[in-house]
Amino acid sequence: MDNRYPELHLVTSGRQERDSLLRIAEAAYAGGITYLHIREKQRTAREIMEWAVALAEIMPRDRIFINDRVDVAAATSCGGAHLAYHSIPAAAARTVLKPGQKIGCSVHSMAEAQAALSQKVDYLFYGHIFASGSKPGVAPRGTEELSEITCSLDIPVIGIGGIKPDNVGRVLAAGCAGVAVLSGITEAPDSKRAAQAYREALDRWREENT
Ligand SMILES: Cc1ncc(COP(=O)(O)OP(=O)(O)O)c(N)n1
Ligand SMILES: Cc1nc(C(=O)O)sc1CCOP(=O)(O)O
Ligand SMILES: [Mg+2]
Repeated sequence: MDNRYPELHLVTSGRQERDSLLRIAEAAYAGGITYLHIREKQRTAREIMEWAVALAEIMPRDRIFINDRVDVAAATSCGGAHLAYHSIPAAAARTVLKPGQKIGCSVHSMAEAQAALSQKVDYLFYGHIFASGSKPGVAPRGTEELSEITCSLDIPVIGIGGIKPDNVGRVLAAGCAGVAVLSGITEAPDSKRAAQAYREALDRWREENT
């Protein structure tokens, strides 16, 4: 698969066992995802490494990102590490990662985005944009501040949280380089069709708006 744009990131939810997730990932990759993030907060470094090695049989290694565990990202020579709120600072992560590996960071405000940019991360996730079952009881942030971030900061921003095929256009219109999805693909009855629906919506918006 070529490096498709707008980007479609699939993020694991911690709710699947390994073999189930491998089946989802293989189908979603066939359906058009560009990157897969292993976000398995409850698993050990060894387990996350095993997941990454198994996933690298399914999709190119450089399309796999590891959430939080910078050590595992370095050890597997995957695409890079995605830093969460509680992760080590990006500057420290850079000392561990190999040349060419990327660093992403989750942000939830302009201030957090500016701070991440000053640490020279490669891309941002901004969220949660729409109501999400993965963030119960927390009000969604919408697209207003997101637009301000994409207009004022020179860094790719990926929208996350409550993203569905029918709202990806609002996320791209706010200046995002793509979207990140958990439940919309991992909990769909057919992961390939679900990924295809996102891919088609992203490609259609781009065709109609560029
Ligand atoms: C204000 C705020 N702080 C932290 C979080 C969650 O942090 P994040 O780094 O995005 O980690 P996960 O989403 O992977 O749990 C948040 N959403 N908002
Ligand atoms: C892991 C995560 N981080 C978010 C953030 O705003 O930082 S929203 C989110 C979960 C998004 O799940 P779904 O695609 O199922 O709505
Ligand atoms: Mg997050």
